[in-house]
Amino acid sequence: MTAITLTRPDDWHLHLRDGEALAAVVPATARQMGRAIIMPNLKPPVTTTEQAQGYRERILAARPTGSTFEPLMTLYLTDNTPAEEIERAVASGLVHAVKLYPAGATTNSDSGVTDLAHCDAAIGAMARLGLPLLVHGEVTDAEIDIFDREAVFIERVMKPLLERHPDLNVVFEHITTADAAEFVAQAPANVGATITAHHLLFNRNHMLVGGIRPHYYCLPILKRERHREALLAAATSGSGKFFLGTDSAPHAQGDKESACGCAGAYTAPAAIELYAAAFEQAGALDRLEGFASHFGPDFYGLPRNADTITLVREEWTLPDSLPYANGQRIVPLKAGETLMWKLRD
Ligand SMILES: NC(=O)N[C@@H](CC(=O)O)C(=O)O
Ligand SMILES: [Zn+2]
Ligand SMILES: [Zn+2]
Repeated sequence: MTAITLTRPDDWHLHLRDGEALAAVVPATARQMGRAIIMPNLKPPVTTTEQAQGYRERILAARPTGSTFEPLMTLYLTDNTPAEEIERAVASGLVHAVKLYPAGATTNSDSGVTDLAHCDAAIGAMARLGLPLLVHGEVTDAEIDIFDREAVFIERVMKPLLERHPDLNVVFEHITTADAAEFVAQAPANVGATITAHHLLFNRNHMLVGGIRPHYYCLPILKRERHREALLAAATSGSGKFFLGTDSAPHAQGDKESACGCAGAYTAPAAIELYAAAFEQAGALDRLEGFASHFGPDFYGLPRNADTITLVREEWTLPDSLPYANGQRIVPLKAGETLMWKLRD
């Protein structure tokens, strides 16, 4: 095969930041994706519909001329989110989901939820109004090993949440374990999951063997090979529960290559090409379109994109770094390495 044409994909989990960083990263996603679910973990977080509207305007202003890329906004759930805020969000038509960060779980999650019991009214409103809850599924207890935090979250948080709110639409974000893939596969139709390209392509050896590679450090952290294989099987299974969410999470080069490096992999510049590499590895390129372009909008109740993109079999090398905010550089995942599929401009 030398070319593949697909319905234009969407990214159901994306970090765009704000200010100069926003301007630096929006074009990379806008050239590939029709829409993206925009994560609300700014400093301070996007907790109200009014803030989401303002952020959306800034994203639209950062698009390249002529781009029709559409940001789908989210709110950051806190212990104090009132049910009325959920009603405002749905009424706005611009907010498509609410994001649950357990407090302290990941980058900019200090205002996250300390106990879901505090959020019962807001979550009840979401279940009633059909607004999905997007979940960063890791416990934060100091005694739980970082490699076990997702599996423990399923038992301690995810199962009780769905028992209490069985009709809630839930996306288990950026799943990284066989446990999560199996949980989602067996859950009812209102539970889906996003999977990143890097968790389909890499295991923890890529990050840790022969030297520590900070650009592979993200949360949830890369796991063992058997988990990567389970994620690849889920993504290529043809099940509508699993769909594309890059979790592209830009951080300046100096904040990654540091004694205490930030979590997040910047994959937006080659997102669809990285997914194509993973699907090709599994002999499942024919399943890429469902995962990348159909199942996400179907889950969110939105129309599939009307236009297409074409990937061509052509070697190209990712740049070593790209311009970022305040004169800094940003290093994309697989910087300086060769990819076999290329998005045709
Ligand atoms: N994935 C990451 O490692 N980092 C994300 C936060 C997140 O998605 O958990 C970020 O905002 O940098
Ligand atoms: Zn997350
Ligand atoms: Zn994320």
